[in-house]
Amino acid sequence: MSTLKDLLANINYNIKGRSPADLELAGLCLDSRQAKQGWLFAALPGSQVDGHDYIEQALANGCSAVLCERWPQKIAAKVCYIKVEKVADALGPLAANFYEQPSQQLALVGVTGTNGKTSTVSLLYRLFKKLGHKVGLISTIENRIDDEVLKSTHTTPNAIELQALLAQMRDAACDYVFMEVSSHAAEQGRIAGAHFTGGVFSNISHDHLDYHKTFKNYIFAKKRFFDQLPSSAFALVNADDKRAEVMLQNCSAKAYRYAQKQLADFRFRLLENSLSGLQLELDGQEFHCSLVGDFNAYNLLAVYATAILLEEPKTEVLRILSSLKPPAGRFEYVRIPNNPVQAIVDYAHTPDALEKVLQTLKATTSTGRIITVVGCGGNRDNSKRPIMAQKAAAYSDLLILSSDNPRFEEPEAILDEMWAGLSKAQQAQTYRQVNRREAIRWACQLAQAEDVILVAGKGHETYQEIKGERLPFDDREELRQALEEQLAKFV
Ligand SMILES: CC(=O)N[C@H]1[C@@H](OP(=O)(O)OP(=O)(O)OC[C@H]2O[C@@H](n3ccc(=O)[nH]c3=O)[C@H](O)[C@@H]2O)O[C@H](CO)[C@@H](O)[C@@H]1O[C@H](C)C(=O)N[C@@H](C)C(=O)N[C@H](CCC(=O)O)C(=O)O
Ligand SMILES: Nc1ncnc2c1ncn2[C@@H]1O[C@H](COP(=O)(O)OP(=O)(O)OP(=O)(O)O)[C@@H](O)[C@H]1O
Ligand SMILES: N[C@H](CCC[C@H](N)C(=O)O)C(=O)O
Ligand SMILES: [Mg+2]
Repeated sequence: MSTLKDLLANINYNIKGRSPADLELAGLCLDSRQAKQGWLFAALPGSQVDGHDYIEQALANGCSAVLCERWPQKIAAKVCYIKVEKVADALGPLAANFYEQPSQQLALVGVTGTNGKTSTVSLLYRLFKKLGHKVGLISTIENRIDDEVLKSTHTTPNAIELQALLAQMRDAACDYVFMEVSSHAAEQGRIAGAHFTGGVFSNISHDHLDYHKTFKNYIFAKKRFFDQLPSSAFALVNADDKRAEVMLQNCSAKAYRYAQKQLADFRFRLLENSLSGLQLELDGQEFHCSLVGDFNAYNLLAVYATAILLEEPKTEVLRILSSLKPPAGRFEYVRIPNNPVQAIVDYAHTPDALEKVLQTLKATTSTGRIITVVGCGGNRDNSKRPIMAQKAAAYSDLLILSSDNPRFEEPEAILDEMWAGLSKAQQAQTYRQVNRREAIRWACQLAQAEDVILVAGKGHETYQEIKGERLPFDDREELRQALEEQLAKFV
């Protein structure tokens, strides 16, 4: 087994306390409450508190090493203190060493972008499974070690959990791992130390300004992922997004572009976009699948291009791709027998996603009305709230503003901020109902036979987070029940 000194091989550090040369770690943690005998505690300065304030607690729980950015006042002789410039940058490489470089032993592909990450990695996972590989998946909805499903708490796990998960995937003989790289993860060094075979950029639009403060910072957080790709990797970017070239500016990986609107290495042409699916010319081949919306054509093209760059056979890739379904809560239809109303649950929680989904509905719904139920999450970017309401009003015939996950905010106050994005005329035609169950019920009561209901923002989520509590709540279940209650209308 490696000593702590071995694990620090590629890291710049200073030492106090006991020597790392004869110290073998039993585990790693960044939460003092999870610390155990013989573990290393990484003291991360966070957004709420500073991990340095919890060093004593970690030691009381038996830790024998501490990774920190400044020396604690008390140095215990039996503990090894390692001081580095930034714990967030050192922790990933240390964790990768601890787990014996799992990402060097499989092909890891990361997908970043404001929207489309889960869709893309889920499609890649299913495609590569059907191509006969053992595959790992790291995503917002779930993590998978081939067929084994594990709960996901974040879109991208922290550096320790990520390396531990990759090690499990390596041990299960996975050849490929497809993972989402959130901007928070890139910024917080959660992916430091991971060796990528490829990186994909889907798009960037308004989100997370509560955390990144400016759009420029948000762009640079995503760019950090491309800056750290090795020269052996590929970097595949959506050239129709005007920030694609920024991603490539300091990237040493081999660049490839995909696009609809301009010349690129991989292209699609939209032949037909209807509520029953997409008809495309994909890389010169006629192609059909049941995924809806031109945004999904971009996701499919990114998946196809990734598979080709990983040297999978083109005909087989297209054949399998055309049979794939979207992941849970992404343009998911909810239908019940004898109720002709079309209802769709979608995870659109950004202005761009909401606009794209509604544009698709507008383009594919000829006779009926579009009825939208949408809210915005609490304790998240509040500058997107008026814009999301504006987009929803612009494309909907009937709009009901409701709660998403209010978290610790007042639901009515969130609605006020959304409301402010509407013109007086739009306000006069918009309903407000903070109770999401009631809002969905209203939508179903209002719907006539040809109408389409969109319930946006929560997608696959099976809870609603209110004042720190996660209460069971599933848009799809709520819709089913409310559509059921309305059956009498159609007999
Ligand atoms: C804003 C953000 O990303 N926060 C993440 C961050 O927390 P933080 O900086 O606030 O941590 P903190 O509470 O200040 O604590 C600092 C350090 O002290 C430690 N601590 C704290 C208390 C204690 O008793 N003992 C102790 O050791 C903590 O473990 C932590 O290491 O580091 C924590 C540990 O890794 C994460 O759990 C936490 O995610 C929070 C829960 C979160 O909600 N994050 C979301 C916004 C997020 O990351 N989302 C992206 C997806 C976004 C998207 O693409 O849509 C994701 O990748 O999931
Ligand atoms: N390529 C795309 N461009 C724009 N919007 C998209 C795209 N793909 C999906 N969407 C929209 O964004 C929503 C979220 O999609 P998805 O879950 O794939 O994104 P994500 O990037 O994983 O989101 P998160 O940051 O929450 O993890 C979808 O429900 C759909 O409305
Ligand atoms: N990854 C996103 C998900 C948002 C989903 C939406 N339902 C909300 O709760 O705001 C976030 O944490 O900001
Ligand atoms: Mg996701």
